[in-house]
Amino acid sequence: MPLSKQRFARPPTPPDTDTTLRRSERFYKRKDIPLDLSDAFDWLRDDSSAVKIGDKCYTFENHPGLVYLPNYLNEHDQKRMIKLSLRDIPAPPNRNSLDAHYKIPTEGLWHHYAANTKTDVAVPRAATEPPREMPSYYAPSGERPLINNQPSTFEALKQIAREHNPEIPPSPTVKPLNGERAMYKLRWTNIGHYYHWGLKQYDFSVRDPQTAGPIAIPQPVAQVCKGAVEAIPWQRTCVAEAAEEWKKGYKPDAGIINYYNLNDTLMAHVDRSEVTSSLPLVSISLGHSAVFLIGDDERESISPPTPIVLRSGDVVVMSGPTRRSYHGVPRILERSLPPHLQNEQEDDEWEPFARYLSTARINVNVRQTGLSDQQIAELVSV
Ligand SMILES: O=C(O)CCC(=O)C(=O)O
Ligand SMILES: [Fe+2]
Repeated sequence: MPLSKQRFARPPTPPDTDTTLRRSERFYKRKDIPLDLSDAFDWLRDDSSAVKIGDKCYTFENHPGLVYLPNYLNEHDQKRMIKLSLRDIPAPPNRNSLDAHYKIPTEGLWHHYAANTKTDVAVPRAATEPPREMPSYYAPSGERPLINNQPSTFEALKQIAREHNPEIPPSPTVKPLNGERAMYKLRWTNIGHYYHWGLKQYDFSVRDPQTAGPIAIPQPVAQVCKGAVEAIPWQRTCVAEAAEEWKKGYKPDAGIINYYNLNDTLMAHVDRSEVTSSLPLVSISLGHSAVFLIGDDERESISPPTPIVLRSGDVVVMSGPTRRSYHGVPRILERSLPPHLQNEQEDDEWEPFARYLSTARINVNVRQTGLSDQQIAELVSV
């Protein structure tokens, strides 16, 4: 999972060497000069810096296992996925970024956002819960190390599943939020197996309260990801041999929905918490466009990273060696919301979604932990 988004990072970013990746991140973040996208890969403008392996399907020579499917989701499916991401999925058993600090009404937040409720609906937990100590696995305040978290192992996950691993204590300073403020403060919703941000590991002690079993990925999300993996002409990629195995056993079981406001960025990181280091990660872009930046497996690498313009409906698949590549989102593109996601009359439910999207991008980021059904059963029963 990524490091925290920049707006959450209260302490300053530690001094970093001036790597090609950092330089490129800074370039796309700059708001004091007009944005220059001439070096970014944009399939609508020029496809010469990528390898076209199918209709709307590209690979990149420097990133073995990276597959880009522009405009994979049609307008109807984008809207369906947006409704799921905002209205349906941010509710139990899926945890979200506000849950640790706020009590959220059982009907969720969307309903209040859509109805423009002016009363406070997310109330600070600290007001009603006894104070708790900060668990040692959270970095002391004032420090934000550049974490190179270790790849996960089954044994480590077993140990975590046996323990009760408290979340960060509720903040004593947060203020109550109405529906609108709460939705704009929402940074992520967890889907599938629970990812513990303090431990930077999946925590199987957190189960679906209804089934007491593992938390499942919402079915429509799993289906879209499966469809994308099956749509790729893997035999034309340089990971063709390994892909034969992935295709057979592809079963996404974990992930995160990221919500970005126009000024948000996501710092370059590697998603290392999955036991597997090569199974496909499927990433769906919705709403405003963004610059996605991908390098290789070293933060200090001297080779220049590849910037790609991602639009609503685009899918990026990271697999094979690229699964361990640094990547991030240094820029959301202003004024890039496509007309079909703006307010329209045919769908009378759409108005609040258009309102939300007018300043937002959503990313549905879906992984496979690489654990067998038997291993998962063992983890949820310890
Ligand atoms: O927003 C994106 O396109 C990428 C998100 C990401 O890298 C992550 O969630 O790990
Ligand atoms: Fe990531």
